[in-house]
Amino acid sequence: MTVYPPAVFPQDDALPLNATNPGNAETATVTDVSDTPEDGASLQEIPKLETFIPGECLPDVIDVYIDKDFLYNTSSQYFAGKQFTMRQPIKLVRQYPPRTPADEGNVNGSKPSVEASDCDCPKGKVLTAQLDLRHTELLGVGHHSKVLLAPLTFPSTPSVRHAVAVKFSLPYSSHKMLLDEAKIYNAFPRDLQDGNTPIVPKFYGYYVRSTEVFDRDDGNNGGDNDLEKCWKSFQTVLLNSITSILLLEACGKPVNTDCLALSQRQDIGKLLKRLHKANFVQGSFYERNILIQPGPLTLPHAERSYTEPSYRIIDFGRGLGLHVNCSFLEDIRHVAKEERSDAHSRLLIN
Ligand SMILES: Nc1ncnc2c1ncn2[C@@H]1O[C@H](COP(=O)(O)OP(=O)(O)OP(=O)(O)O)[C@@H](O)[C@H]1O
Repeated sequence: MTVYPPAVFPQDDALPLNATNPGNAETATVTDVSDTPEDGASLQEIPKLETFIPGECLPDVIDVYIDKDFLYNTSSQYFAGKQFTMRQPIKLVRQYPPRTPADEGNVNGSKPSVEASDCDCPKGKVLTAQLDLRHTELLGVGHHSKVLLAPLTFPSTPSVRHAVAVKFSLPYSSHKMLLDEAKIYNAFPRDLQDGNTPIVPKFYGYYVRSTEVFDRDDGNNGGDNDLEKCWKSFQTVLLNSITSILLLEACGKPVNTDCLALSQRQDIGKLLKRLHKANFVQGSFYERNILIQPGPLTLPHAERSYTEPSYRIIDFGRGLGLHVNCSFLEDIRHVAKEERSDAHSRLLIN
């Protein structure tokens, strides 16, 4: 039987939540960031999360830890040598997959990607995980978003920590594309994310900040000191940068198709065909949206290599999915055919 990372959960936070009301977020205990568990492991030592996790076992709430350097490293010059940290984590609530049937009704008819499963996680409990954005590695930057590798700690005993890809909208860019992408990921059936030859990264949820949390005072009154006042307003900028996040499996780096053999390009073509067969269209099928990592995924990490790589198609912000944002099969098929023909000329396959 599959073993999911959140093996045991705390029993003390059994409150139902919904996407627009985080319930206990307002009364959350103030946590000094320096109190969060640290075992000194570097990000490279933390295993990447590769397990498929059914929707009902994903965290309901994520406490996000950031510090002054999160947005721009230049900020550290101004606050250099000062211990300015966010005194409370930013609480995000899961919107996709929906947590309750009521939430499900609010999500434009898109179906959750998973159904009731055989996992052991307790039903009716609020599962809170921690995402540490103070220790990250940049995976990539797109036109609308930034993607970081960061440790996600699941609430188990002992706690289980894995690295995941965290995608969030760049400041001042539209957040709608991230939401649209979340709806597509939410509708992907398990076999597109899992198995020996998955097509897309595994989806670990889309989390949003509620108005209450957004407006919440962090308990730091700013003081009289100019630097503290400045820090206080900078915190607002930091808070504004984390209004929603998409958590995904980290799946390698973008391919350079010039370096791929014909058979490898054909393998990518086959993935696209399978995606289309499942009635999804990627919508911007460029090299930067095809990831490669050592494979095959059936082998332990140490035995994987680029001789038999694994590919994934990413970035569904412009994607289409039947019954997600497109009601007609013929429309999907038509766009898919065009995408395949474009892709084939780009990948030089036929
Ligand atoms: N799951 C992932 N694993 C590893 N790296 C990723 C992952 N998702 C995204 N990236 C990296 O981040 C980059 C930007 O991601 P993505 O293409 O999703 O952003 P975007 O802003 O939607 O892109 P676009 O410019 O096409 O609108 C990718 O090219 C890739 O390098």
